[in-house]
Amino acid sequence: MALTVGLRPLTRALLRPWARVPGAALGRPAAGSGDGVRCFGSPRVLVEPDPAAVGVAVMKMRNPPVNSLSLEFLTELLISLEKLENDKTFRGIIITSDCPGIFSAGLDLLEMYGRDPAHCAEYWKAVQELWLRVYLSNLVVIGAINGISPAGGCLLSLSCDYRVLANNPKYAIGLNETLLGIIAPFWFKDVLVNTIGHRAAERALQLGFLFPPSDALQVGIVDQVVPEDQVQSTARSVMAQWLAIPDHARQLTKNLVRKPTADRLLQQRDADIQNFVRFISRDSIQKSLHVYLEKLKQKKG
Ligand SMILES: CCCCC/C=C\C/C=C\C=C\CC(=O)SCCNC(=O)CCNC(=O)[C@H](O)C(C)(C)COP(=O)(O)OP(=O)(O)OC[C@H]1O[C@@H](n2cnc3c(N)ncnc32)[C@H](O)[C@@H]1OP(=O)(O)O
Repeated sequence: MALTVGLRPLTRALLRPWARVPGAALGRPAAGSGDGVRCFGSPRVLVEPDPAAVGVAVMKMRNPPVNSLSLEFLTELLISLEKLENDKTFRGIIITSDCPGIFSAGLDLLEMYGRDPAHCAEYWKAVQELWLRVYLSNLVVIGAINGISPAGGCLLSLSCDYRVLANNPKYAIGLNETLLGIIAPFWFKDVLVNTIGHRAAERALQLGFLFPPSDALQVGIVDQVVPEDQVQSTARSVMAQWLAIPDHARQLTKNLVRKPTADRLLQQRDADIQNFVRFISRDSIQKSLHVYLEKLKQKKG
């Protein structure tokens, strides 16, 4: 799936392949490189083959200050994921953050506030694409959640196969859209229902719950809560457990379980984009976003 088609020239320029040792396919030392495998990525996404786990890549999100999912950041994530999917030396990805204390602040509100319908449509298509790419990935995708993870950040986490959360009370996770005066799209809702069940999801969505780690574990929005300095090692050991399963059987099973949910969006992607553009363009919604952005600024004092 050629994802670079239709990218804005700036974005395409941002994503010039990083200098790599010729012939260094991801995950394999290049001839004569001597120092092992090479990383690749782009300004906001660093992908490093895990030196301790063959076939595993660590994808570090580094869009400071809060890994907000801007269009450029989404594009870089998509292209990095596509590279990994296409490189058969990789069987698993650990997604984590390089922004201290924050996994991802979710969708970038400035991509939706004060923007024209055409931009909102382009942005939403990229949001849909990231979800589909992660949710349906043939790779094992493990979230090493080392920071707070509201809304879109929670969706990214929920789209992984397994979630390890650092036991820091500040690192809450949840679909908090109602607190902003907006609504989680149906496919965000579907993934939450699939993960924590209908009643728990209904309550969490309406109240915009951000679950601290202990509650997140209890409700099932994450699979494991560990001390902060054990998140990456735990993700790695869980990855080894998942990679012990033959890829083809695991991939077919993942598709069996997840395709009905993904199909609900795939069958109506354009309608979903139009719904989003209509909804986000409402004066009342733009006002809500303005109020929320102002609160974020006032918070800084
Ligand atoms: C009927 C049909 C319906 C169809 C569907 C319709 C609609 C769906 C629409 C949207 C769905 C949205 C899902 C989302 O993801 S919305 C985003 C939700 N995110 C949040 O609520 C998090 C907001 N941020 C925070 O709470 C804090 O920033 C955080 C706890 C993450 C970090 O706090 P900290 O104190 O460290 O940092 P801050 O000073 O608050 O922030 C630094 C800097 O970053 C800006 N910023 C923070 N979050 C965002 C964001 N999500 N987008 C853009 N910018 C963000 C913040 O304003 C500061 O900026 P500046 O003042 O330094 O310029």
